[in-house]
Amino acid sequence: MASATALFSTTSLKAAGAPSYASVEGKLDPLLLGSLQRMGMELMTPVQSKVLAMPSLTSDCLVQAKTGTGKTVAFLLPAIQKLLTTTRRNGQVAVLILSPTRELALQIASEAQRLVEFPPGRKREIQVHTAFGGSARASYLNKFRNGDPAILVATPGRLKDYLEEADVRPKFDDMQTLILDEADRMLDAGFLPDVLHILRALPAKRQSGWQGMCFSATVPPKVKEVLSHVLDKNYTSISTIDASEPPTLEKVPQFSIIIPQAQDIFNTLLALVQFEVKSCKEESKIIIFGVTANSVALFAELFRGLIPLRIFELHSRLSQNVRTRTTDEFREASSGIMFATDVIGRGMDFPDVSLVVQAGLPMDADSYTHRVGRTARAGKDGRAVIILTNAEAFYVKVNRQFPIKPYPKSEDILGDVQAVAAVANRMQDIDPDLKRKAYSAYLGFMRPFEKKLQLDSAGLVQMANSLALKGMGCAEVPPVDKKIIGKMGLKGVPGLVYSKPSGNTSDQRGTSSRAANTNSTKRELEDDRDSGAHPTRRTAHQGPPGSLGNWDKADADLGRLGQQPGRGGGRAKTPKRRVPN
Ligand SMILES: Nc1ncnc2c1ncn2[C@@H]1O[C@H](COP(=O)(O)OP(=O)(O)OP(=O)(O)O)[C@@H](O)[C@H]1O
Repeated sequence: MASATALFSTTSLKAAGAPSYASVEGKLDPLLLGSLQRMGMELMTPVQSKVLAMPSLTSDCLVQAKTGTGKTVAFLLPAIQKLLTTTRRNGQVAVLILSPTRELALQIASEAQRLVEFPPGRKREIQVHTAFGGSARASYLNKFRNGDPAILVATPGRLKDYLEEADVRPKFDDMQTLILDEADRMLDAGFLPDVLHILRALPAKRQSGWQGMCFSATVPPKVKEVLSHVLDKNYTSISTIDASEPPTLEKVPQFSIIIPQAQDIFNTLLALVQFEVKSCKEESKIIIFGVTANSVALFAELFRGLIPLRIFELHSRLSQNVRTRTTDEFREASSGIMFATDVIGRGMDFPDVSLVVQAGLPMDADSYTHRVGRTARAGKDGRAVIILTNAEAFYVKVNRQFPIKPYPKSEDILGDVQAVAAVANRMQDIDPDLKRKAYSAYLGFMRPFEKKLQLDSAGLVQMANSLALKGMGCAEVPPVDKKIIGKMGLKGVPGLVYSKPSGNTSDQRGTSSRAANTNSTKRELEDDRDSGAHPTRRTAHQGPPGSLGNWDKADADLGRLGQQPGRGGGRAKTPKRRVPN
């Protein structure tokens, strides 16, 4: 979401020759121009000026522009302009915006709300509604049913669910615009089935002629094969990115730190953050991406005792209320460290993030681009660091399109003995159950990477065991549920410790409460597919059902698999997953 004042410096846009919004007076309703002015948006960013220069504001379009360059306003303006200049029946959805995550849906809705906040009495009110998983379904649906939701911002899982209601479908009969934000994500194998399901429930494009708009910072060639579901064949293609440029923002210096072993991640992260905070002239606002929800929770807990900065934590294992509150608080904070999974990897606009750290492999090259894009937004500066183990260092070599250089102070960071001692000390205070979960999730997460890491299963277990014993300071190898080990395809691999079948482990306590909530958990997982969390569907990202797809899913599925007697046991096929490229 944009902050109350414009974040692009007028001088930098002016210096770049950006046209002013005043220059499109005839094209945009004066009410919209008034809103832009109140939002402090005097000049257009390149993507905004290109979209407003389309042959028609109602043209179907595919738009690619770098992260943090104002795509949200670029797609909202044509959609709201149409709303202001056409008549619509009360209670109908005119603009539908689909977003891969709940947090992003809320952010888009908030930006839309600011654009339609017209002076009182000027025009019929334009209501902005949201529909996303984890929110109180009944009350949101009631509000939607009885309201006049001209703009609806939704995640696919919850919208699909709404559309099952017979009285909800007709509310889309007059739909004018369908927007896919993060379009490549919305049309990838993970989301496409839901998007197609939704499209079948909506009025057919050919008959009703709604406008389709697809926006993203990354548009892999594969996406173009499925665009016809949403766009006319003569759609307008817009890109503000030169094919020869790196896909990340040119102003973000990008570095890598290669650590000898997985267990070195904790002290390296601590030493890096301490060094960066010390050398930063302004306040430090940092996002650190971890590979699984439980590893993110462990990082956050570790840092809570070690760094005099406010610690934030965001992943799909937290309730939606906590997620929303954390998002808002981090947005408002002038400093702090956010530990997160890919739940906030795309689209999220936290002002003034000075540093993005990726602790471990991103899912693919596009994920790297989007994560780095959480910094240096709206013309600001920022830095990015990726920390990989020796075995994972291939990622930098095969992704030469990114200007990643070795971190200049790598040696100091790796040799920081005080950080080693501080981590070892702090780890002793951390709940062993949290470490056990992080260990188990790590195994599941890394399992599909065995080949790339040139490891066999015993080597993988050994690596995870060292992480637990030497990195997390566990007294012994943490036990893992037999079924989960089976599902990971690690049955019989030496080095694993099986948890006892009976007894009162927290896994079993968790299992019974999860079992009681199977449906809501499933819904939660489905709506978190930005992070690959989908319990049942085979996708290019996620591998076969029961395999451990990616970051958050590793945790989510490990929890889920524990509650399904009869599904585990046998040696699973080696999970397939898209290897980071
Ligand atoms: N014309 C403008 N003038 C000033 N600030 C702007 C302008 N347009 C957008 N912004 C601000 O720039 C920031 C980034 O915009 P936005 O979140 O839309 O970027 P994005 O391109 O969608 O990024 P991502 O690819 O990460 O989703 C926001 O805070 C937004 O309010």
